Amino acid sequence: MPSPVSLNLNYVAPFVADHEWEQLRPAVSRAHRLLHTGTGAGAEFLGWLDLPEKGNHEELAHIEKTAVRIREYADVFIVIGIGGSSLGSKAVISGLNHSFHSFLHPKKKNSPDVFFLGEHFASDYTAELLEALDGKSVYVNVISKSGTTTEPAIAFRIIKTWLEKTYGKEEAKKRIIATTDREKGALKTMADGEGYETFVVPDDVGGRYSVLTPVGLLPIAVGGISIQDLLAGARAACREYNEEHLMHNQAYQYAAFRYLMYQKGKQIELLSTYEPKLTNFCEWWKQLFGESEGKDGKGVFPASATFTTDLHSMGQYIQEGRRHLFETVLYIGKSRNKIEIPQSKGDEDGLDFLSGDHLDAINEKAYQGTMLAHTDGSVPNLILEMEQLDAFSLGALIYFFEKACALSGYLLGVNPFDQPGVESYKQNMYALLGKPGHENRRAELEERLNEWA
Ligand SMILES: O=P(O)(O)OC[C@H]1O[C@](O)(CO)[C@@H](O)[C@@H]1O
Repeated sequence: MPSPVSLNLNYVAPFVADHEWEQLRPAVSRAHRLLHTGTGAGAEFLGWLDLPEKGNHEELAHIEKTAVRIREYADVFIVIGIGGSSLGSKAVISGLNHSFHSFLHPKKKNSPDVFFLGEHFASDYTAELLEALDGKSVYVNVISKSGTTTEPAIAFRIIKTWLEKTYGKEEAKKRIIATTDREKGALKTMADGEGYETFVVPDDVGGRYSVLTPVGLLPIAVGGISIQDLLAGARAACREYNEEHLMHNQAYQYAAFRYLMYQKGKQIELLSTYEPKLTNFCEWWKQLFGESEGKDGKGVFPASATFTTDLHSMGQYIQEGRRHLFETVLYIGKSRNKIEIPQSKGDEDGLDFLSGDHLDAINEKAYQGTMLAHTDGSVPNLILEMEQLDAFSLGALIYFFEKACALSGYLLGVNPFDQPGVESYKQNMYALLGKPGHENRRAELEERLNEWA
């Protein structure tokens, strides 16, 4: 099956000359070979590359079996994780599930509500979630590749305490599933000690590339989404975006386009969508590209917008602000539902010219009008089209971006698989919190804070 993702370069022609594509071809081939021979920077994290092809059947069966059990007994499933340990499943679940799942009548739900925790230190969010759990049957998946990330670790301590108080220690253990490293980290030690059911984050897959491992697949399956379809889409993409030649590989064309834009001073990429269900997908994409490329003083800054909503807040800037933007539009051909604009007697609102039209058709005109306007305003628009939003298409889109991102990182000359810069805030935070071993830094930071107070 071909990939359902299609790259439309028609509208970027005014911004990139044919010879620019051609001149980039050898660099793309070089980057492709670094990736496929495992000789580039960070090659120890290439496990995602053929993951959809390899397919670990035993593991998938385990995920599906666990998901069936949780779906049968849980009202609420809490995913505890941050970054790559939560963004992927959140993107897919909110992309494919009912937008108002929590408010559906219980008889209409075929899966628990999935809530996320451990993505920040916000007290009110945490307290309100705990309040919402009252009287519900709750299961928890705590996910951390390192097993030591502070946000999810604290969230887990809070939820574990709640579970033990609510169900007793033994029953709580049966409601906790840990997804972490095969052998190391505090979470692994705790899971072994308590006897939690566990899933493994492969050593050779970094957090932001892990959505198609148990990290993403268990929450997605609990959310009632076919992980087989998701993986089938990723497999189709894996086969399709395997060509070395730039002109035969749309994932590479996307990466090359970003590179050319960056060279021309377009330092910000706006991933826009006309489908609010994809807002969280954009968040996943931001981590993928931001953490992969933003280093060594380089990198396109990944931003996102949901249209037409954000045209009424950011539209002015996009149209006429500083010209350092290019845009990648995620465009979905048709929605699952058709909504017709009703007739209205008297036409007081002047909208009768739209009576009988469908919202999808109006959304399409909004997209076309915006794309032309932004292009006129020197914001090049590259379009990624998908016929429909389903698990197969989303699986393909995930892989499309993963492949493009890795290649893009090599084109830029960075290691697309590490994230050393994230440590800076963590070290400061540990020091300020008084974590043992950070005493000297604490004194120094507190002095600076006092100077600035
Ligand atoms: O799964 P972990 O190890 O808790 O990490 C969560 C996230 O934190 C980071 O390591 C950054 O600190 C990301 O790369 C990662 O996705």
